[in-house]
Amino acid sequence: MSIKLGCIADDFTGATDLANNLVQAGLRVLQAIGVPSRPLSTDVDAVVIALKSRTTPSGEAIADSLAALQWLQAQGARQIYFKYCSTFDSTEEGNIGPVTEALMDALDTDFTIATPAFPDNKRTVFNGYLFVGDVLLHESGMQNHPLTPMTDPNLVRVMQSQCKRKVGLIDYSVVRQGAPAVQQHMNLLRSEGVNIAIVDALSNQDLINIGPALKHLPLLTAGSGVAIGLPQNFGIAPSSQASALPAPRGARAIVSGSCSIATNAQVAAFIKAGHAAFALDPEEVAAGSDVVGRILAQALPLLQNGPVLVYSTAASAAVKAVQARLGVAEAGAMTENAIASIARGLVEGGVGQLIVAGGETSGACVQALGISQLQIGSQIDPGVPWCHAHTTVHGNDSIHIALKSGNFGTEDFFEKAFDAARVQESSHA
Ligand SMILES: Nc1ncnc2c1ncn2[C@@H]1O[C@H](COP(=O)(O)OP(=O)(O)O)[C@@H](O)[C@H]1O
Ligand SMILES: O=C(O)[C@@H](O)C(=O)COP(=O)(O)O
Repeated sequence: MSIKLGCIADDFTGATDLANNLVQAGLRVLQAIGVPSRPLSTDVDAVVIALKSRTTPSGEAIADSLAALQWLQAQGARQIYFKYCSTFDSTEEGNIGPVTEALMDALDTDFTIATPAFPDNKRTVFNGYLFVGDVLLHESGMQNHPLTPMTDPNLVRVMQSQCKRKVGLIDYSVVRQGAPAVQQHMNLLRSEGVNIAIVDALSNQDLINIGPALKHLPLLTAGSGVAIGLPQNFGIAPSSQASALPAPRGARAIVSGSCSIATNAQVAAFIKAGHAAFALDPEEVAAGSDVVGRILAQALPLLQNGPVLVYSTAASAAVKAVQARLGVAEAGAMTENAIASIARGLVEGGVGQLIVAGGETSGACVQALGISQLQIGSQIDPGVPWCHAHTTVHGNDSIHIALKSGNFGTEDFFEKAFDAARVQESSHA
């Protein structure tokens, strides 16, 4: 069994986002949580390995990514895709640059591209500047991200600050001419000693147009958008046929550790609609009180009445105050662990349809639930599909789970997601 595309994603929501785009583009995809311990036993076109390497020390991120690469190569992957965030989330150290360069070394390649463009979610790149909706990255709210504040929208500058190799640009005047011009420009950049090129893209059509120019690159680095231009290179025709998941069952819950503007609005809308909701205060967790036990004791009896939300989601001023008192990494890890324990407790208590909001938060929750693989189902909003997974939770060994990236989804995302699951439930009845 040999795969066409081997993908390494730096977080778990990002991995389902990429898997979703590949499925939409017609590929058969398996999503693994961490590097699988065994060779592949299903016939698929692509494997996406989800790592939790976006904010770890770069040495750790490199080691994890190289282990993923080795496994993907052993499964015959013809091309490697390093997936990072469409808002280019990185710490000062990286990890986008250091991981890209380690993969280039391991693959012995002197050229790759870098583009987070994801037009379906309004992430576009023009003259190397990243826009989120109508504004530049550093005005989009991402400047206040709890772990990866993004203060510079110029991707050539950001990537160069993380890389030893020379970073250049394939700008829109080239991209709009299509694959042959992109190919020619890559050769020009190569001859000028550039090894990594940021690529402009404003629309899905741009990404589809540049696809053929990427065919022979051993390594691609990108958000999930570039995926839509790749199936043609493997002789696969686009088909938006996601595989049918088993019928959803069990109670419904949401856990949210994302503090993005989008998630804040989604949490507020869900509470306003009158659903049960419990706020988790990181400072209470830090003070040693049994916040997890208390919230579970209050939330579990309410599940029979409808979906329940548990959230640490807060506005940026509140997050900064907590971080000032507890430390950035400590506040993050402590909150993630508490939410992950709550997710496990909810699933033990009968939740079979779980939404997790936040990338790092999803990593912690998926690990706490003992999930090792995800089957990708239909898309709820761009970048977020329902998935099905086996868990190690006693009494609830399989669940439906949606990993919502912080900035994705409309304001009514939570209700919309459960409505979509309800439609699936009735179509199985
Ligand atoms: N109230 C809070 N105060 C401080 N940190 C928080 C709070 N709520 C969540 N966090 C942390 O903020 C980070 C949010 O990151 P993540 O889950 O990746 O969300 P997003 O997808 O929006 O980036 C996590 O580490 C989470 O534990
Ligand atoms: O590319 C994206 O924007 C997402 O797939 C992603 O990686 C989001 O990360 P979080 O915002 O941390 O969930």
